[in-house]
Amino acid sequence: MNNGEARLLVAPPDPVLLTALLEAVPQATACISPNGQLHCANSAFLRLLGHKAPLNHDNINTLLDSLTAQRWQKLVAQAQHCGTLCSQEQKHDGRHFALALRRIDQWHGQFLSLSLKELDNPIAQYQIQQLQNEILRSVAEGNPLHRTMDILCRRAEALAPEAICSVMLVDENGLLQPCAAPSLNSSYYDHFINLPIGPGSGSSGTAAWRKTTVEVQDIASDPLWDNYRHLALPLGLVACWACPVSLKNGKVVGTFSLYFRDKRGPSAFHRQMVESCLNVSALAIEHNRVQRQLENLIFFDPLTGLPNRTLLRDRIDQELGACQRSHSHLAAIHIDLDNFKAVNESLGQQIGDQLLQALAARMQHCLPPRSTLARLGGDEFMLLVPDCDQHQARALAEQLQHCIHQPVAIDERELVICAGIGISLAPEDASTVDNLLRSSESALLQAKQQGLGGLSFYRSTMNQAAIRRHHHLEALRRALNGQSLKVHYQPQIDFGGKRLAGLEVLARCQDPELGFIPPDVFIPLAEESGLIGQLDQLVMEQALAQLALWRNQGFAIPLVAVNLSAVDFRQPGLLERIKKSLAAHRLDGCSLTLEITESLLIESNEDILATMTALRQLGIGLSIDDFGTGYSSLSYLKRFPVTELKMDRSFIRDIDTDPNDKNLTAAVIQLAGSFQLKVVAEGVENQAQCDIVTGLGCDLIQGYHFARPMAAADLESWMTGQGAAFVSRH
Ligand SMILES: Nc1nc2c(ncn2[C@@H]2O[C@@H]3COP(=O)(O)O[C@H]4[C@@H](O)[C@H](n5cnc6c(=O)[nH]c(N)nc65)O[C@@H]4COP(=O)(O)O[C@H]3[C@H]2O)c(=O)[nH]1
Repeated sequence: MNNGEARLLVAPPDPVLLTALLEAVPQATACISPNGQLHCANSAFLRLLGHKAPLNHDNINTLLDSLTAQRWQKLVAQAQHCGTLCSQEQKHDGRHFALALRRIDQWHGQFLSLSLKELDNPIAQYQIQQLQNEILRSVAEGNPLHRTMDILCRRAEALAPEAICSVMLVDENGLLQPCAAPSLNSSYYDHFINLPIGPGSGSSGTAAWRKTTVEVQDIASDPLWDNYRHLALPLGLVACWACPVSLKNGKVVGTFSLYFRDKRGPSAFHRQMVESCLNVSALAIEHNRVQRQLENLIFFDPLTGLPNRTLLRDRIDQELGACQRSHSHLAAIHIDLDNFKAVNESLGQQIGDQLLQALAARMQHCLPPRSTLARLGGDEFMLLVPDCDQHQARALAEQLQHCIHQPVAIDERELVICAGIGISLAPEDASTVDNLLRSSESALLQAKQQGLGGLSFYRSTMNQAAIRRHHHLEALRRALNGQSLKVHYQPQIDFGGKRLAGLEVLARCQDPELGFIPPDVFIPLAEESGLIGQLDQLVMEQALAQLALWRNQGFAIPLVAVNLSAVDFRQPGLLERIKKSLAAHRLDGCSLTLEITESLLIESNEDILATMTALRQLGIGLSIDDFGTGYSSLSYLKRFPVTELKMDRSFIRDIDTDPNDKNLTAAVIQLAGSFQLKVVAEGVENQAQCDIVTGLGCDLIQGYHFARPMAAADLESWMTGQGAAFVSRH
């Protein structure tokens, strides 16, 4: 800032210039110092206070004679603080003034602007202000919109007893929705429900449509009332003045109307009052809309429009209390679509979403009164039915299963799906929200075990295994969503070459509540519950990232061998996912072996063959895990491009004592040789077993004899310590 500019800002304004500027303002306005001394004023200001000559340097207390110095200081302090301030003041001659004080930030705050307006009817002004305050209070207290608007109409009618007030809302589709009209007959008002706004829709509909005030002084003759005068006239409604309620962006969201019992238009007072009513109505309607949007977000599922888990919990809580008081039963019917995941994966999520929407809409037609159908997430729903015993709950569940099972037509396709249902009843099975949800889920798990379309009740005597299984499933979900799913690595040693051949990657689940859960427990559970894909992907991601890191640190680790469930192998998109994961860590296909089970190859499925061939083309190894335990037909070895067999550890365990196991292992090693497959002996725990398998020509060994599965940090210590002889570094 240069000196000239600085002077301009700090120099007090020239009163002559400023007075000339103030003359352009129609309202009585003055420029005044914080201690009340007048700097300059326009002629409207002088006229209002009955002065002819300029009033420079007079004090405001002299002009507005009843204004004490103390009150003036208070007004100034508030205006300084808030920027503006409005109040009502009175002169000794009895005249009332609306006073508006505005802070001027220039000139170091030496001045404030002061506007005055004489009030015709200060009592009415005061009452209008009271009305506004009451509506604002009602909004702040969170009253429903119709209640707030009811208060508004009643207060406005008290101020103008000759008028009958009404508020209509305009919905998103441009339809009128009556909101409040405490003095109008409801049978009259109901005729306007869902009436499209437009010309000929009475005063309100026309005002909303034209976005401007519509004044009908004689309903009997005005064409706007052609369709409705037969309703209005018998009630003595003769004239109607309707004003649109608009938001700041110009959108009309309602109307505020005054009806009169004689032919007339609004008075100046009516106009003043309605202006205030429109402002507070707009505020209340906007507030209500935002509130509803928020509630929708918090309590409803956006896809189906059904209540979500949060709202359901609230309803369960209420209904549990009610069922306790009335000694009745509350049924929680937990619904889970069978094989919905397959629809999503084979036809795409969009079709899956449409199917969920269609089924949600369909189920809503089967609901008993007072019940709540909620979407819990994914393909899970819950129907909560008060006053429902076991027999009624079963009948209802079967009806739901039937309705879900009917074909759904989507995009010229007919989809048929069924649902498993678990039912629990309060108070016998549960007395709290959590327990009711938990028990119905346990029942659902049981139903799922029955196969497609199963139905089961929860019983507190439900066997312990099912409950444990349920807890394990919860733990598995926690692990997949949190950080507690870890991987361990077990070295595979090339005994002949005295080097590390690879690392088998094994998932570990250490749950904060249940402690360590063995893979033999959580892997089958993950397969049954459809979580295995997510689990295998997580494990593979962690393993590839770790392999890339170790290689960067100079450890020569040829590959990681990751277990891939047969369920996962059949999912579309597997190849792409693996390619993406490898690319993300800049690894080639030879860095990865997939361990699969024999069961997959017995299916003789062309898709599986195609996927395996494509995986091999990327250089990815395919190893048959637990070899020898499953199927006697080995013809698949010719058909499928596998690269390795892993002798199951049950053969190795007794190999030094049981000649059958030794012979079988020898035969497998020979067979593998004829197919040019590698063989890994798994579960080698001691020197004797190691000697025998290597003596039979199997060079790849995995087992506690060399190393147990270890966390990444422990494996690093192993690679630089005990296992250093097998791991070269560069
Ligand atoms: N007694 C004995 N056991 C040994 C010895 N050496 C290795 N083992 C154990 O043998 C199992 C080898 O894994 P698997 O046959 O693929 O069998 C695995 C695999 O089928 C499955 N699994 C583990 N992690 C995953 C995973 O990330 N995805 C999938 N789909 N399955 C997994 O769980 C099974 C069990 O895994 P773990 O309990 O970790 O058990 C591992 C390992 O700890 C030994 O010398 N003696």
